[in-house]
Amino acid sequence: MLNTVYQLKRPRQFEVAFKEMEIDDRQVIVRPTRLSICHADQRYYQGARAEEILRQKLPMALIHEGIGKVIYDPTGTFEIGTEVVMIPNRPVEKDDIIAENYLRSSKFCASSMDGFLQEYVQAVPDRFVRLPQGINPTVAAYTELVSVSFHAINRFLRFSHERRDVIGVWGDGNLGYITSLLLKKMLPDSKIYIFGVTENKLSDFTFADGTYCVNEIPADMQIDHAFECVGGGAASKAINQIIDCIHPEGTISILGVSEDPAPINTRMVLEKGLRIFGSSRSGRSDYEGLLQLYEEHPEVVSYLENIMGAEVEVRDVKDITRAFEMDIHKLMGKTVMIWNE
Ligand SMILES: NC(=O)C1=CN([C@@H]2O[C@H](COP(=O)(O)OP(=O)(O)OC[C@H]3O[C@@H](n4cnc5c(N)ncnc54)[C@H](OP(=O)(O)O)[C@@H]3O)[C@@H](O)[C@H]2O)C=CC1
Ligand SMILES: O=C(CO)[C@H](O)[C@H](O)COP(=O)(O)O
Ligand SMILES: [Zn+2]
Repeated sequence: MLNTVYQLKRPRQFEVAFKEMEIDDRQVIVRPTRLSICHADQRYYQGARAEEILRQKLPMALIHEGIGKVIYDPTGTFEIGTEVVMIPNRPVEKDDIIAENYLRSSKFCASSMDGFLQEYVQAVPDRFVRLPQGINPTVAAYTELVSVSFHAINRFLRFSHERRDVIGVWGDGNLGYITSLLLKKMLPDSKIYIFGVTENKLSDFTFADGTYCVNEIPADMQIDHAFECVGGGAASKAINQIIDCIHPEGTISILGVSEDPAPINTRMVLEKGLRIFGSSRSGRSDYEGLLQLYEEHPEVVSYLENIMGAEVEVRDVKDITRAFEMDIHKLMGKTVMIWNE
């Protein structure tokens, strides 16, 4: 069967490729319906990655956040028409210690293989998770991003000491919003403070116990632990500010992606005995845990509706380009492409 794949050929230029998709009795085929744009996609689209990386990876279909409908399942796992979230991580081995998203052998859609911008997505059944009935499909489209926060928070619970009275989240963008919202839900007794740069964005964090502009942090601010959700060139400033505000023996969870090494105040990391850990991507168990949280706390999905941005009907390369350009110029929120519906 012939599949239409919408690949980024070079920065700001998509092209259509037709690829043979071999149908077998092991793999499910899903028709993607809503696709959400991630910062990582924008780095490829805008050519913000190193030239050598772009040369290695392109042409490649972008998008690793999305949902779709099952159209073929020889394994009998799903009924035809079932709405599923697609898992972009593609492990090829299992390990008792190392999670699927950290195995160096795993592939990842829209990073080391084609992403979801295709007419059909094919994978073994455990790369799809059934969505709860009636869930807002646009919010469901960015489940992958939310699963990254869920994953990082669960690791934080393993790595951090138990005094979690005040947790700071640096970053007033989408990942900061999602991480602080899940922290509030998963650790209801902790105070969650958000540290950002734009008053307008900070005012959206209505569930938080406090919001602060990073240029006006009170001199006596002290936090037990922190999450960095900034990335890019500002990550270093954010991490160093965290190091200044955090109590000794606190834990810092790094989530932001930076192209260049971020210098940090290691002297103070040592003096305060801090633990710093990074998290990237997520695995099937994170999706399952998160969807269960959605069912138990439907208000989480309602809060996630606050970061719905533009919804763009997409049929061809021109529409895809328009969606990516709109996403660049947004103030906040997730841009979702309505695809193939
Ligand atoms: N680890 C993982 O698996 C994942 C990592 N990411 C990464 O996380 C990062 C954030 O993603 P996302 O939320 O979507 O991006 P956003 O751009 O929406 O969020 C970053 C926010 O941080 C703000 N900011 C800038 N400087 C500072 C500062 N010094 N202190 C606090 N906040 C600051 C930005 O403001 P302004 O826009 O005004 O500069 C922006 O609002 C990206 O690097 C992304 O690639 C995303 C998904 C998964
Ligand atoms: O967004 C992400 C996960 O949701 C990660 O940032 C992304 O996987 C990083 O990939 P790449 O190395 O291709 O930038
Ligand atoms: Zn992403």
